[in-house]
Amino acid sequence: MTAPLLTTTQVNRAALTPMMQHYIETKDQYPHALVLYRLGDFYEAFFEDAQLISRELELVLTGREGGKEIGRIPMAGIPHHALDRYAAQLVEKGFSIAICDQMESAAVAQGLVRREVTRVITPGTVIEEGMLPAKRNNFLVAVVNAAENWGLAYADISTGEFQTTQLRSTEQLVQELLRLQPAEVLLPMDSPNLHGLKEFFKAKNQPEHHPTQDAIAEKREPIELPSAYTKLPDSLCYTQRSQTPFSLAEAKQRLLETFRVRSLEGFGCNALPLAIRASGGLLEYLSATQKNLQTPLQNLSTYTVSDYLLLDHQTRRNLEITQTVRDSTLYGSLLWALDKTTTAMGSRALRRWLLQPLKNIQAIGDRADTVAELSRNHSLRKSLRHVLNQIYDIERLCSRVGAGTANARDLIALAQSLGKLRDVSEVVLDACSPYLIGLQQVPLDLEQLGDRLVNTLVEQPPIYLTEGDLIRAGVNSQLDELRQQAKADLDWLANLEKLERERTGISTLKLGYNKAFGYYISISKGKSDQAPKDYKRKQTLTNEERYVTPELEEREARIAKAKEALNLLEYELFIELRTEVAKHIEPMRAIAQALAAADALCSFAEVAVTYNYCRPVIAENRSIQIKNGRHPVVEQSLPAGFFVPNSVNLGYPLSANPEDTESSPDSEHPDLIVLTGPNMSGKSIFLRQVGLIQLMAQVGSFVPADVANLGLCDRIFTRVGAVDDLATGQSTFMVEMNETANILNHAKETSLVLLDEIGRGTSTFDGMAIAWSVAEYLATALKARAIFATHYHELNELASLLPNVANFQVTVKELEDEIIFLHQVQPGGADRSYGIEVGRLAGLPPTVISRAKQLLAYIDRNSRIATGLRNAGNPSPEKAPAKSKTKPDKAQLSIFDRDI
Ligand SMILES: Nc1ncnc2c1ncn2[C@@H]1O[C@H](COP(=O)(O)OP(=O)(O)OP(=O)(O)O)[C@@H](O)[C@H]1O
Repeated sequence: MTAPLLTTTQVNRAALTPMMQHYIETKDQYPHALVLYRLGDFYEAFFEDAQLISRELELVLTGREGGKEIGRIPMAGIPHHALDRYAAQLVEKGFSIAICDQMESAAVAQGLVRREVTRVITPGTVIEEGMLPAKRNNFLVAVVNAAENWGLAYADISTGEFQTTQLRSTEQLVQELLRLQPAEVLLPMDSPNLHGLKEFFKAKNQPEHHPTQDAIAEKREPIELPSAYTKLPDSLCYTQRSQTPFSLAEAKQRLLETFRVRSLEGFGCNALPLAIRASGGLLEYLSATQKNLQTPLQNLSTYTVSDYLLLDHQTRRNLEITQTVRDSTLYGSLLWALDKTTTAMGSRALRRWLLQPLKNIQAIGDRADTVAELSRNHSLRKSLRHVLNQIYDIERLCSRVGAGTANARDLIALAQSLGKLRDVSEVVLDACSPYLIGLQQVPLDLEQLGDRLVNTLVEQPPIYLTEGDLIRAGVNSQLDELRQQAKADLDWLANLEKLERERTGISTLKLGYNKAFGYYISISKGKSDQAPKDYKRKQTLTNEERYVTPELEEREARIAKAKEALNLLEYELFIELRTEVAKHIEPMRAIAQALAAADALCSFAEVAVTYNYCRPVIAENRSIQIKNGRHPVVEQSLPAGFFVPNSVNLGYPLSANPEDTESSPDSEHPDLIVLTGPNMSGKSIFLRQVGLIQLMAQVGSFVPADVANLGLCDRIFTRVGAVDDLATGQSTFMVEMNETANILNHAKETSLVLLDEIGRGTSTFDGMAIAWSVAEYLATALKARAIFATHYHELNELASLLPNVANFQVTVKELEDEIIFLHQVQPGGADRSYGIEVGRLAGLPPTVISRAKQLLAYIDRNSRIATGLRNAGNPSPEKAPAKSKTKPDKAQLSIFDRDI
């Protein structure tokens, strides 16, 4: 049996070597992070961190002598040049890494080499290009809790965005977290056990697949989590922070100091203590992790969730806004269908917009006006997209400049992008829509900055900053002089081979170079006796002799010295330049945001033109009138012309006066549509397309329809299918009921509710009873605009009982032994589901199909419900008796009261 591996908590610290003691002290300061400790050319991890990285990164676990009494301690390391690659993998897995660098050269160090943590890379604080997804934000969130209320602040340090809000319930907080999908969430919590929080969430979240570093250490007592924290989504990555920086006094002070302001009034959060506390706590975390790499954030801004169209997590998922439900891919989502942006900044903006549609008619109008102009004016759109395509990610380049990690290639990319601003302004010169007017002026200082970068840096600089070849000739006289001096020696060197061949008469003589010996003159063994006297033998190989001459040595030393001086000077000039660029971060970010918005709107226009969308008319009413609407994603995935458009007319206008017949409900403008139709006919697609059209309109996009008159919506709710929620251990039916309860408890007249089957997960009668009463409640008590797709055809009866309910069906053509899906939504209720037919198409064995048909015929003849329905008839709007203009009694109606 192998002995258990040593951990930092078990080891007798006093017996450790001084270096290992320092390692453990460092580890104490960063208990949440993996400490990577620079040793020569490697970053090493020891003890439990070594075991963890060896397993996570598939590295060899070795050992190192830890002290006489200690013996070998576990060690695993990564080569220093591969740090970024390995760090990216660890951060992707949710780990934080403290990089402990050597602060002096081992050659000059007296005693132990001085080492310090120079940076803590955490999932929410990455700025390295290779570690960030280009087309989505990387948010760091901090939250604070007081009773039911929460403060939330979020920042993307790779773009500078910094926002805060206050939320009134844990449910609101959860929804906001799920919208942001942060890379890391900070929770203030004073607890002696620093590992409890991660253990808690990771234990909830597939413990066997995500072993934590804590799980490797010996078992610790679990901590008592504040009950509010236990309701947070366990799919996110949480980091526990001390409560002190989240206190109001500290947080406020930090905000005032960071932004150099006297009051927080300008940020809109002066009266929001929880928002201030969350924001201050977030800033403290940045300074603790970023050390001197801190990049300035934009000024804090405060927002309110109710200012936007609310989409809960379920709805974002069901409408497949950023990824599909089936396999969580971008392909097949709304974002996929609409994202034709040409810049990463535009792509990020479009994604943010889709996840946070607007509720302000003016703001929606500004976007739609711009889409209208870009759709109308093809050459404007084409030219703008062409020039945007040549612009790099200014937002992220700015952050790297601010953090001091930008290299010369980054500055060249920035310069090229700034150089394109003039082209952008020329393209939009005659434009008149809001988002384009803003691009007509190029800030002069940015133009000059771009010119300066182009004139200072060489066109294709290397990645590394210390190897020279960064700065153009003519930029700095000292640099030119040094280069001139070095040039004379280099020219001499270039000529040397020729000269020595002439001098010695050895035509095969060569000048060579290797890292260990530097320059040498090589002569083959056979000719080595002809070597002149001043040749000093340096190395003997099997077939050749290598020599140097005193002059070669002297010139070489001079070249090396000049190169060192040149590299240093170039480095200094570069840093000076980068510092200068950093002073312009604010206006560069502002222009980057304007470009991102223009790009996103160009994308909407491009799709609108390609797929013939219309501009929706948005008003403060409850109407949803869509003529020939299409599903934006399904339409794109089918061959042109294959998608069958459908219309809808929902929501009669509300009036303060109930006697007002003008505003009485009628089947032309129902609040609730009961949608029936065979399996596979297109009910779900129709339902989603209505939701997507409403959402797209409130984002400012055009919509896939011939005409769309849409009232502003405050929330869209959806309930679509269901799968067992393994994470929370809830059954399919429980999930379905939870979601339905949420809708019934929150929907209002101005909401849009889309229900795709309710009550399927239980017995037919229970399910039907629930479906009926839910539909009835929606139509009578909530009067929300709703579409209810169902296979319970019995629900068609509701339309004959309630004036604001109408029946629609998706039609099929029935041939002898086959049905043809027409995908047309028409008034009336279906009375068959053709489920057996779909089963046949899916390949159920013929025996099963014919037996099912036999049973269906039997049930149809003998079931009480079926018989009752036949007796009662199956009213459709056309057949239904004229509806009473008075509103129905609010008391619950029951299908069981009817004669069935
Ligand atoms: N309007 C349409 N035009 C063309 N094809 C359509 C249309 N609507 C739906 N379809 C096609 O029909 C398929 C089935 O549609 P959908 O999933 O909406 O059916 P459904 O009625 O909800 O079925 P079920 O009751 O079995 O859930 C879709 O995948 C799509 O390919």
